[in-house]
Amino acid sequence: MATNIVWHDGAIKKEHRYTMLKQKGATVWLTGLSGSGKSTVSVALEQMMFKKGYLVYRLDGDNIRFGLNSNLGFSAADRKENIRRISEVAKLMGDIGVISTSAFISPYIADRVVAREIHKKAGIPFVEVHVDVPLSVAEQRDPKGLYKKARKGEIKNFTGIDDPYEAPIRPEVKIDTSQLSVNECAKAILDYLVAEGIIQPREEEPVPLPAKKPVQAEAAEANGAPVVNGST
Ligand SMILES: Nc1ncnc2c1ncn2[C@@H]1O[C@H](COP(=O)(O)OS(=O)(=O)O)[C@@H](OP(=O)(O)O)[C@H]1O
Ligand SMILES: Nc1ncnc2c1ncn2[C@@H]1O[C@H](COP(=O)(O)OP(=O)(O)O)[C@@H](O)[C@H]1O
Repeated sequence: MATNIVWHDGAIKKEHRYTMLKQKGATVWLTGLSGSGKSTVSVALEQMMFKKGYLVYRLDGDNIRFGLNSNLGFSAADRKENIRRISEVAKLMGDIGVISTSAFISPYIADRVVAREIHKKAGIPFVEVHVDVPLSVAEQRDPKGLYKKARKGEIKNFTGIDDPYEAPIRPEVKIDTSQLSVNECAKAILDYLVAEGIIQPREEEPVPLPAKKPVQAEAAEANGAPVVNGST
């Protein structure tokens, strides 16, 4: 625990940055089982919003565990610390004026309550999205072959198999990815953000998207990571 520390205020407030960026910061928090579709929907939402000119940034479980949280595993205590750190990062991004999409299993209600509280204190909107599918669907998809390994006992404490997933009770948005297409899921979140006044509606598409493959390769290279499931 750090002691004898005092907050040092600056002259530039988040309102100044929001005016400069012509948008307010917010966090879209996607929670759900492995294979539920968090990353896929998050990628689609980021693309949808970026094309409309919003400054949006994706935080993703696997990716963050290559860097910032590479010292954390999957015990309850490590997952709690994982979510706390990500919440602080998302809060800082929101303070800058960025809309972040966080795709983490975040299996414990208590940890998500902490994430919400961190945002509330900072005055950053927090939108919890339950990316919902039956375990059987997620397991059948098994995009990384992890369920198969977990069933064979090669991965311990795997969420949904031998570790809990506590579903949100009152999420702001709930999407069933076994019923809706990827784009319908992303659109449902975007519509909620607009309907609640969290973001201002934008029709224009001013920012051309760069070529897909080189950008992903560059990002992976920069983070020392292989590209997994990068099709969008
Ligand atoms: N034991 C265990 N349980 C769950 N998931 C596991 C595990 N071991 C590795 N993985 C891989 O890690 C990804 C989940 O990381 P998260 O940071 O989102 O997890 S958590 O929020 O801290 O619970 C998860 O990614 P997703 O499949 O995208 O959810 C897996 O690729
Ligand atoms: N409507 C949908 N939304 C999201 N993913 C879907 C949908 N329908 C099928 N899928 C597939 O389900 C898998 C979800 O994997 P992923 O996005 O990595 O999940 P998670 O990040 O929750 O582990 C992908 O293979 C994706 O193509």
